[in-house]
Amino acid sequence: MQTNDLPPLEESPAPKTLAFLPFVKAHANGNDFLILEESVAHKNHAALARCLCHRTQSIGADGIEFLDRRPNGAFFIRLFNSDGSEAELSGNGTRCVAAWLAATEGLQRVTLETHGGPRACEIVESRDPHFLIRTGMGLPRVMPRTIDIPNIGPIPGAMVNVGNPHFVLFTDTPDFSAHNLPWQQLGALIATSPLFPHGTNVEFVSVRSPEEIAFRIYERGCGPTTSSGTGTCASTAAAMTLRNTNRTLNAIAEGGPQTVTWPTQEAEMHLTGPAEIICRGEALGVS
Ligand SMILES: N[C@@H](CCC[C@H](N)C(=O)O)C(=O)O
Repeated sequence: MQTNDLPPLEESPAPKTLAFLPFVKAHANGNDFLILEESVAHKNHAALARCLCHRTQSIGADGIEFLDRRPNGAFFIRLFNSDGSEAELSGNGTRCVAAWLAATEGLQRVTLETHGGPRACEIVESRDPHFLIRTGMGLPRVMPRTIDIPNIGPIPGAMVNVGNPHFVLFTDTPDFSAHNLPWQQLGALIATSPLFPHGTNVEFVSVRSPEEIAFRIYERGCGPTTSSGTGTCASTAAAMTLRNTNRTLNAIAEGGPQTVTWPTQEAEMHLTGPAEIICRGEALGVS
């Protein structure tokens, strides 16, 4: 074929412009989040979460908190999991945003509105970029329930709502396996079971003493994580209600401990845990 036999070049698509998306990265006991201003999202929240949370092809995180600064001075945060699904809220992600507002705007107390309700955060200790934060986590609802998972059988536990949904089951095994399955495998089956049309987070809880639980977390929209704020609240609420533990509990996940107080079923639960700002930067996007 001679060169002049080549087919005409296709018209090249309109040139795309590179967009620089400012982000902050923070974590709470290894449960990591990107914080983006709502104004950069342009209704692409889900796609941004899937893209920027990718662990090898992008920055990597368990989710993105989009921070919407409302004209009346209020803050609303929307949480998107790494798979692009939107959740009502994250306990750890909320603390990460509070830490960022403390670091940059000196806010010692801030209420962050979420789809799971308002969460009031108070800075308890501050060694920037490390913060210890106490958050009002609302009123947990614990409903004992035995679920049936095909090929496994009945699994006793509790559905716990702390603004978002959890299924908590108790196990005494040293590796948190249950019903002869590794917790990661059983967690995936329960999290995606049709019994939970909106999906569920799953916690595997071992009661160590009246003052302490240890647990593992399989997160909806994300998979195993080293920590979860709402998972800590759900696990302790189930342990207090169904295992009669103390109403102040040390809850130890893979990434470290958090403390929960829940004086009575009618009182608000409070969660105290760390948050650390890791870095800020600009992600490259194409628009
Ligand atoms: N890690 C979070 C929970 C994030 C939301 C969860 N995956 C869901 O879909 O409900 C936490 O710290 O609470």
